[in-house]
Amino acid sequence: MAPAIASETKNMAKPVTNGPGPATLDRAYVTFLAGNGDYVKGVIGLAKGLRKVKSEYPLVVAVLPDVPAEHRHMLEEQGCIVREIEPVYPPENQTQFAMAYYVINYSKLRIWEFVEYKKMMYLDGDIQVYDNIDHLFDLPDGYFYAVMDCFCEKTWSHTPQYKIGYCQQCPDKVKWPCEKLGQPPSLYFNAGMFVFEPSLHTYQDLLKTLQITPPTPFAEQDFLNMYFKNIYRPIPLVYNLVLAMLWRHPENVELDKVKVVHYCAAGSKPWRYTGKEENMEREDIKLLVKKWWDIYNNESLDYKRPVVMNQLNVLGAAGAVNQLQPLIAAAMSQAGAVKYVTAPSAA
Ligand SMILES: O=c1ccn([C@@H]2O[C@H](COP(=O)(O)OP(=O)(O)O)[C@@H](O)[C@H]2O)c(=O)[nH]1
Ligand SMILES: OC[C@H]1O[C@H](O[C@@H]2[C@@H](O)[C@H](O)[C@@H](O)[C@H](O)[C@@H]2O)[C@H](O)[C@@H](O)[C@H]1O
Ligand SMILES: [Mn+2]
Repeated sequence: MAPAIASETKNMAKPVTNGPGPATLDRAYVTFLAGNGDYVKGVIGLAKGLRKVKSEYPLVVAVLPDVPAEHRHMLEEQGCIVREIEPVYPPENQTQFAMAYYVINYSKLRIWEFVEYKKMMYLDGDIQVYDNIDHLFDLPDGYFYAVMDCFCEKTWSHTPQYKIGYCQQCPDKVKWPCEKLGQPPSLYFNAGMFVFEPSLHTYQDLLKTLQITPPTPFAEQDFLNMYFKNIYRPIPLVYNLVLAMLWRHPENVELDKVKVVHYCAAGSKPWRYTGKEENMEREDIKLLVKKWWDIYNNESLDYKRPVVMNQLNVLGAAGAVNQLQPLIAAAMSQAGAVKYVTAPSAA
C-alpha cells in the first residue's frame, strides 16, 4: 500500500495520542557510536537530553568494537544500555562510491537485530531532543517513520534534483520535469532519526540485500530509503530539524515548535563548534549550540543510579548474597524500565 504521500505537515503521519502508556521494556531509543573520538560527547548529551524531557524509555547505544572501555563506562554511568555490534560493510571493494566518511554508517543496520524491543526510535549521536517525543512510539505498527530531508546543500551536487534546483521541501518552486526526467524521486528521508520495528527477518534481508546493492554517496541513508520506500511515512519536520532547513527553507521552519534538532550541517557539531564554517555565524545556530551545551554541562541531568543499586553492589562485593534478594526486587521496581543492572559478584 503506497504510504500517505504528504506534501505538507497536515497530511503527515500524526502520533496516536492515547496518553502516556506504561513504561515497558519493549520500547527504547537507540543510537550508534563508532571510534574513540568526540562523538561520545554527542551521545552523552543525547542521554541527558532524553532525561531532561522525562522520556519513559531507555537509551541503547550500539557501539562498534573500536569504542574504548572508558567511553563505554561513561555511557553506562549516564544510564545507557551499551550493546557492542560488529561493523557492516557494503559489497567488497565498491565502497569508493559512498562518501568515505559515511561507509561506517552502514553499521547502523545492526539495530534491526535488537528484537528484545518491539519498537525503537533511532537517533544520531549529533541529535538533541528538546521536547518529549515518546508519543511517536504509539504510531501505528508496520511503517517506517522519518522526516523528509533537503536536497539543496552541496553535499547533494551529485544528484539530478540538485542540478535542476528541485527539492521535495518546496516541490512547486522548481517543478520536476516529468516529460524529461520521468517521475519525481520518491519522498526521501534523513536517516538521522527514524521509528522502526526490530525484526530478525528484516535484519537478515537488509544484510542480504546490501550485499547486492552497490554503495551510493549517502551510504546507509540511500540504502534505507530504497529498502523502506513502500512503507515510509513522513512525519513533521519538528521531529528532526536538519539544520540546513534554516537557510534553505526558512518558510517551513517554526523554530519554537521544533522538538528535535539534528546538528548535521558542516561545522555544527556542538562539541567541536568554532563558528567559522559557512552559516555557522548565524544567531539561530549559536542559540542552538548553546542550548546543546546547557544540557551537556547540566550536572543535575546526570544519571543517578538508584540508591538500592549501590547497596546491591556493596552487599554483592561483601558476598552477603542472602540479603540481596529483597534489594534486587526493590531495585528492579525503583529503576522502572531496567536501565542498568550490575550483576552482583557472586560470593
Ligand atoms: O566518527 C563517527 C561518525 C559517526 N558516528 C555516528 O554515526 C552517526 C551519523 O554520522 P553523522 O551524524 O556525522 O552524519 P551526518 O548526520 O552529519 O551526516 C553519528 O551521529 C554518530 O552517531 C560516530 O559515532 N562516530
Ligand atoms: O551516512 C549518510 C548520512 O546521511 C545523512 O546526513 C546527510 C544528510 O542529512 C544530507 O541531507 C545533508 O546534506 C548532509 O549534510 C548530511 O550529512 C544522515 O543525517 C546521517 O545520519 C547519515 O545517514
Ligand atoms: Mn547526524
